[in-house]
Amino acid sequence: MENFVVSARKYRPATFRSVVGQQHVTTTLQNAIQSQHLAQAFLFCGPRGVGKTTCARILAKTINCTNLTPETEACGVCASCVAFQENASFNVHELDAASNNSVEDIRSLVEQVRYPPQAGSKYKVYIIDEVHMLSNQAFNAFLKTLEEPPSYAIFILATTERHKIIPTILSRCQIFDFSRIRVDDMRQHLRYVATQEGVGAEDDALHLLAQKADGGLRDALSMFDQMVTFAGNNLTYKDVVQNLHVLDYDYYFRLVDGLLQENLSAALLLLDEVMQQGFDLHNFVVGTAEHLRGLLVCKDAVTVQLLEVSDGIKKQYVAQAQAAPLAFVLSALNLVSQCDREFKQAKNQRLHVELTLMKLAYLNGAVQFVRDVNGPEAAKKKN
Ligand SMILES: Nc1ncnc2c1ncn2[C@@H]1O[C@H](COP(=O)(O)OP(=O)(O)OP(=O)(O)O)[C@@H](O)[C@H]1O
Ligand SMILES: [Zn+2]
Repeated sequence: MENFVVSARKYRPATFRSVVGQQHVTTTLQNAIQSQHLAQAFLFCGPRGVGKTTCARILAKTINCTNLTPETEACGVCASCVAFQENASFNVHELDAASNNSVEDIRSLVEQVRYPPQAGSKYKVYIIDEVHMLSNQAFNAFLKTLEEPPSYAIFILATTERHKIIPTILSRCQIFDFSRIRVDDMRQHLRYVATQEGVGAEDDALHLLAQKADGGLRDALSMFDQMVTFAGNNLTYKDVVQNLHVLDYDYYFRLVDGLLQENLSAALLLLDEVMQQGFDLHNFVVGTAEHLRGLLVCKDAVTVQLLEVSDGIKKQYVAQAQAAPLAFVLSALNLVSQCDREFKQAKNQRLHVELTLMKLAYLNGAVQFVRDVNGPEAAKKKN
């Protein structure tokens, strides 16, 4: 049997073009290579698993490639590219500062910098991951090198915590901010991986995975692997709901339907059903807030694009948003946010949520009522 390679590693992009959702970074880097205006130090900032290390490696490979393609990509076949792909290049050094953060670690790297690249190569590239983890001493040892690097040395620093990088480093680097990956881009990438792996998957299943990954593509791919182990080569939306332990949208739609009809008992029974399934109560509160936010953005033809769900579910949102008065959605969001804030302190958390549902169930009527009392007539009287 073949060794199983996790998808996040197997599908690490090898070219700028195949990096998902970071065009602002890849295009700028390619232009710099093309016009030979390469900075000597880069700082890649951004959340976990969005392609910082990946882009650092592609940059390292591309600037040493002896046969660049017209699209400014590494050729993948020259001696330098081959050495790089086999992890045998002497011109690229990687240091993970999360596990190697001592002065000695950085000293041995700095030592290296004095020796020019091997014949035939232009650059020596130093990639330092999680650079904010370097000890103070290590940072200082490194700073000297960064101030006066030999012309062949390129430094690529990566961090998830830009605020921890001292100004002296920041000012010496060209800074790139990596974005969270959009749900839709992620879904498309998951579809690509699924096809490559011979896995059939419902669109909604991939959509939900992408949503749960919260902007990180590595997480999305890990979850995908986990799902396939669990469900086999045919991934349904139900599988994902069950395995990730998320609550189906349907519950939230039913909840709001009930609340709009002032059907308190329906709302309370639904809460009971959710709890019977062993679903976390606080997640339910957060999920309700997200659902209401979904309705809010669907109130407007422009903001509706902020809703990152599949087309089928979007239709459901738009329909429910039309049925729910804006004042109801806003007040409900306030109440649910308050419920969320006070959740940890509540002695009886179920009661706390039930109480919120009661307030919500009478909100629609109350909103009308409040509007009557404080309407234009009431305002006139005050004056
Ligand atoms: N933008 C992206 N396009 C395509 N694949 C990606 C992207 N971002 C992450 N991945 C996938 O996730 C894996 C990990 O990505 P990478 O190591 O580049 O992330 P990172 O931003 O450096 O994360 P960390 O800060 O945790 O080191 C890659 O091997 C790749 O499979
Ligand atoms: Zn090459």
